[in-house]
Amino acid sequence: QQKYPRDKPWSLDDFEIGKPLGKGKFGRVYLAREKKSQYIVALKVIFKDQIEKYKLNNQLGREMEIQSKLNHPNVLRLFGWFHDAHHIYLILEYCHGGELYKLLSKIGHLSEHQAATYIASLTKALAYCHQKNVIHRDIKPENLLLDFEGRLKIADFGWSVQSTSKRKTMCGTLDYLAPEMVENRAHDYAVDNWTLGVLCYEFLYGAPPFEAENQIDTFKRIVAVDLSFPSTPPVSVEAKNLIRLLLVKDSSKRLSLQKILEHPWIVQNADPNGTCN
Ligand SMILES: COCCOc1ccc2cc1OCC(=O)N(C)CCCNCc1c[nH]c3ncnc(c13)N2
Repeated sequence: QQKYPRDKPWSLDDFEIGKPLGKGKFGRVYLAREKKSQYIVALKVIFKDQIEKYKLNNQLGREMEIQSKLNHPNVLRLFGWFHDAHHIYLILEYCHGGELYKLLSKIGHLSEHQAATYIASLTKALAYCHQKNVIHRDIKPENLLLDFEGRLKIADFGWSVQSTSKRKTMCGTLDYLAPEMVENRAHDYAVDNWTLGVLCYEFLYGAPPFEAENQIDTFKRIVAVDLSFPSTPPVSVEAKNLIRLLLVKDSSKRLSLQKILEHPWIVQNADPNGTCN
């Protein structure tokens, strides 16, 4: 029985590779099994030339440093990594439930119980990350995974930063970005609070609040906080109230993570153990 953490570096020979789980911007994720322990993991294979081409070496290195130190039930665990001539391999916790975004597109929109449970899980994960000086900045449905019990896990910290000061680099798709990011102004932790509002809206209505034909119109809707609630599907007043308290242009006025967990809609609808089965 090998001791943990391991002294010998990992290599591809330690794993049997299974079915592909999906394709990301810089690599693919596969189901894999560690041969000695028979432990099932997800193995993300990243192409070195892709990383070098976009000059993301230190970005990826920073992200792996960050993610390997995070240990929270709603943050995907990074167990280790290794590389060969052309690839970097990340050894990750496996989520049998796959991407939340696929569930969302399959069923259209989530119930208030599911939405509140996932928003509460995300809030707890972000509170944990923020206390570790990590801003995620790129939370979107395809980076949210579900494990075997339906528990939410945040996966890709591709754009996360270890931050104590205000950040100014652009990243992510526009739909989920706060006004201060799309206006390329200084931003801080509160960008993740804005994104929680966007996700809460998308979980309940099946589409993000500022969706538009093109990026320019999305940009305009975000900076104007052009928010409206369709009449269907029916959504509770409390849920709309929470969304309104998060989609606030002035980042200092957005509801804090602690206050989100105390909001009546979360208290009345979220499943305490985060599985909502
Ligand atoms: C720099 O990279 C940092 C780590 O990023 C990831 C780690 C694990 C991931 C996904 C990650 O980034 C996003 C990404 O690659 N896709 C959107 C494509 C694949 C979608 N996953 C599908 C999936 C299904 N069951 C899973 N169990 C564990 N991890 C998974 C998946 N994916």
